[in-house]
Amino acid sequence: MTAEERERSIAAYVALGSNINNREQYLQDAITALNQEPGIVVTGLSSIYETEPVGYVDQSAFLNMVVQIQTVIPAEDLLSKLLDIENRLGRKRDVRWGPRTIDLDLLLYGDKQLTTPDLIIPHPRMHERAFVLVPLSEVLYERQDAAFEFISANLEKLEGKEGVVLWKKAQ
Ligand SMILES: Nc1ncnc2c1ncn2[C@@H]1O[C@H](COP(=O)(O)OP(=O)(O)OP(=O)(O)O)[C@@H](O)[C@H]1O
Ligand SMILES: Nc1nc2c(c(=O)[nH]1)N=C(CO)CN2
Repeated sequence: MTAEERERSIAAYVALGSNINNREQYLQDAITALNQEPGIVVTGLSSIYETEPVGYVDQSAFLNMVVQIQTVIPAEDLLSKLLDIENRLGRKRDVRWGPRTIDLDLLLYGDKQLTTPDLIIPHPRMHERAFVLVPLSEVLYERQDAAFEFISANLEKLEGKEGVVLWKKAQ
């Protein structure tokens, strides 16, 4: 990315999830693929968390994390790149919320709000998913801005709620 592009780039946050072997390798490959896209630089990584499956529970545990990027790619095109990377890494779509080699969700794109048939920003289910909010708050923490306040408030609401995942940091 050129200095001029960096100057006008937007901070975006992408959630990664994998629950088919080798989960850590899929996360790594997705991060590498993101960083190799022209117009995207990876600028921050959360820890990797091992999480119990939420929603469709009859599947193996996930590894989840959140990546911060700077990008000059418009949001709709960025989503296409994410879907393209999922496909390249062998993602099959059969069971909704079912097992996946890699899932890439666009959480936030600057302060943009958008609702189209293919893309909703902020991601409509992020505020109810501890497996997203915990790693997101980790990468947002340094900024201590409005987004961080919002995420922390939602996280507090989730605490102690029945059925919410048990957390442990993956080894
Ligand atoms: N912010 C977003 N990030 C990613 N996909 C989105 C977003 N908003 C809408 N979508 C749409 O959701 C579609 C389905 O995505 P996907 O198959 O990854 O869903 P899922 O991960 O199984 O479930 P969930 O959407 O609850 O995370 C995508 O093809 C995309 O068009
Ligand atoms: N723990 C966990 N559970 C899930 C996940 C995920 O990434 N982590 N993704 C889902 C579909 O978006 C459904 N359930």
